[in-house]
Amino acid sequence: MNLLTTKTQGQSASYQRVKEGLEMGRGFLMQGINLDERYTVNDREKKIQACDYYKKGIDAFKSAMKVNIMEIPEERRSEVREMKDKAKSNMKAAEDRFVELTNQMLGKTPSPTESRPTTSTFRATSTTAAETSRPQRSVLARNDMLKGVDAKFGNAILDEILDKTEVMLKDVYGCDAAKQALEEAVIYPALNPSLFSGLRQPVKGILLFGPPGNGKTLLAKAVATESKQAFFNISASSLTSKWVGEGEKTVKALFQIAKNAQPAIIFIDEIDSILTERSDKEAESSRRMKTEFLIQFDGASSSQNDRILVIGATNRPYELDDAILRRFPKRIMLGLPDEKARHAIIFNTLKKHNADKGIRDRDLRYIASVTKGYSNSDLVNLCKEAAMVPVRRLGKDQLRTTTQHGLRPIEVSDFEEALRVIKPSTNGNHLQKMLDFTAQSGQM
Ligand SMILES: Nc1ncnc2c1ncn2[C@@H]1O[C@H](COP(=O)(O)OP(=O)(O)OP(=O)(O)O)[C@@H](O)[C@H]1O
Repeated sequence: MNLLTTKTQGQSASYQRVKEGLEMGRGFLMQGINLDERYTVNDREKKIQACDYYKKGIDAFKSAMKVNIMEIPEERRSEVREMKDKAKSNMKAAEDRFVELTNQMLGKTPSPTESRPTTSTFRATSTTAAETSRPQRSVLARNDMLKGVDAKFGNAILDEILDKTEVMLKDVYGCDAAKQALEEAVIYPALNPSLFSGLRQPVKGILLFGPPGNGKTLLAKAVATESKQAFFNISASSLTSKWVGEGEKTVKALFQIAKNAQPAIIFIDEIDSILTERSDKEAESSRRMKTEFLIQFDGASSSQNDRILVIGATNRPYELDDAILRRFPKRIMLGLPDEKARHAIIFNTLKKHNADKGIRDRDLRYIASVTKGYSNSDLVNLCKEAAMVPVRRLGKDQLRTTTQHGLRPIEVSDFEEALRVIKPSTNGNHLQKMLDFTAQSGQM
């Protein structure tokens, strides 16, 4: 055997050692998270076991990381660098969780329900030159987005989840706190990345919650349009139903595609349906998917080079467990519109459709005053219903011959009729629960 062959064999063995070590670390981390997320709060035994897994994971990562890159075959070096990079984020997540659980057991930290950003979220980092100069990409070739992704899941994601959006922030009425948080997390950093490092590192997880139909989806879309970021729009319930048994691979593919397409926003609607309780009764596959989600999320949020923002939306924030709340340090309620906002949405909806001729400002103020409890989408529906009244009055014969211009304008009496049909969709108890959650863990 000559020297060259010995060196090559040695390098291949080192490559295997790193690969297996990192996989082992990831395996332990998954087992740790699995226990941790299912039994977090009161089961001390399980906490100890979870810590044990985290510790084993950290050790395995560390030992794999020790292998010098020069000991790896040259053609594998960039792959190994990437694996190590990812593992660093996973290791950080394991260390954070290990310390947090240990402190909890020693009684050193407040209850886990009190949300604290993970240290990794706030880790001081400086912006790399590559990041600063990364161009804003709005269109990326499909093949580039699919790099390193299982084609079966990757194609499905690109077909169904990648959303082209044209909604602008000005189309979203009210929601000022949420707009500001999203501007700070996405739009400003894109304008001047160097200002948004260290303590000003943008958050990587934002939770939007509130009664249905108040702009959670609309706002996320608007932010993606204005920041020219790729927008992946997925409903968590489709992850659990549509891709039964394959949710885990889909989640993995989704994050890899977002990474390839970054800067990117992953919008997960109904996030409660994958990330609430993790009971024993749940199918194993669904549990694996959740664990994969947590791992991918941690990987994406602690890497300083990745610009992926996850926006979660839910109507039931109070059902989310601590694990998920920790990952969304900003939690903003999009509540029901107040009188001023109701006035604005009715006015703008009518104006947008050139249907405001018969409605005076006095009428608008009246309608806004009698629609307390209506959501924004209820108000849009109210306008649609009111617009139907003049048509209903026509009778069949006139209906055939009347043109758009021949139709009488919508009047306030049409709204009065519509109000008898369109009622507020938000239930009072539900709203109160959300307000209680906001007082404890969120912001308006
Ligand atoms: N703040 C808003 N400004 C303008 N239009 C709004 C606003 N909120 C809701 N709408 C209207 O209601 C529709 C539904 O809103 P959207 O899908 O954003 O609600 P959501 O909060 O995501 O609801 P869900 O919880 O049901 O997913 C929008 O397409 C839009 O017509």
